[in-house]
Amino acid sequence: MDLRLQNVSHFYGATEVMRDITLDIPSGQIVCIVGPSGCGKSTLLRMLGGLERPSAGQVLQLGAPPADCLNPLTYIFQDFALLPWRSVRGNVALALEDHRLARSEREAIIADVLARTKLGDFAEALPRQLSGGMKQRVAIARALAVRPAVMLMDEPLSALDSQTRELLMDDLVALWTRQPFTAVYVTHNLAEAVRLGHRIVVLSRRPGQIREIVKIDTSLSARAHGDAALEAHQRHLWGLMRDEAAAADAELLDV
Ligand SMILES: Nc1ncnc2c1ncn2[C@@H]1O[C@H](COP(=O)(O)OP(=O)(O)OP(=O)(O)O)[C@@H](O)[C@H]1O
Repeated sequence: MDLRLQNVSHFYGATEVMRDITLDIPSGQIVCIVGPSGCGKSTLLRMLGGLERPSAGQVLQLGAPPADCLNPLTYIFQDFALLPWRSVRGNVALALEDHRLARSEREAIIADVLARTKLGDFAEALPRQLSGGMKQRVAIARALAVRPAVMLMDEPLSALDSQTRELLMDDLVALWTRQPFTAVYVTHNLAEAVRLGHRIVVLSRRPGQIREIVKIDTSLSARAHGDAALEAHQRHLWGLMRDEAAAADAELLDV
């Protein structure tokens, strides 16, 4: 299943936050969205997830989700959103509770996603016993459990320290390489975007418009930290964003 935004514009009251965005999210790719603060990245994600309706234009789901998909669109948030009184297994199981599954099938899904996120040995741990990186891996496991057509990821690594971020990027690359998934990945961090994005959509400051879509053909598994070609992409992205980010920053200070 692909997603498409077609000529989407959006207002909050009199404030125009997004203007005429047309964008395809092809199945099996990670599409990163970058842009200055307040340009509408999270709003765009909410529209793709059906949580918000655009003032104009359409959000389309093209094709059917995979046959075994339990929930076509699922979110991963910056703050993990785990239930503190439930174990790792319990948090993952939560995503499956609304679905009619045989106990054995449910257990097989939980075992599979815990193994894929390297959490098999921590199934009975509580969130407070886990590091930030492990908590986010639980959130990723919970998202994968419903076999989504598209994962909507809103700055999933930005609450983590830089070393943990590096490790989780490696984990996401390994997950995708083993079994490609489709994701829209909002981030402020251009290093994350060039490491994880098959395409990187650069938005202008508010009202957010598409300035450029940067395509990176190098396979995810061949991209390494400090790679010269990736750094060149990153410099290009920063060149596109620098003035807009400065202007957006000044605008916030004026409020
Ligand atoms: N529910 C809402 N009601 C009114 N204004 C809103 C609402 N949600 C967001 N906004 C405003 O819309 C604009 C876009 O917000 P959004 O959170 O989508 O931007 P963003 O690019 O994700 O920002 P950031 O990078 O700071 O997270 C901002 O100016 C924000 O203040």
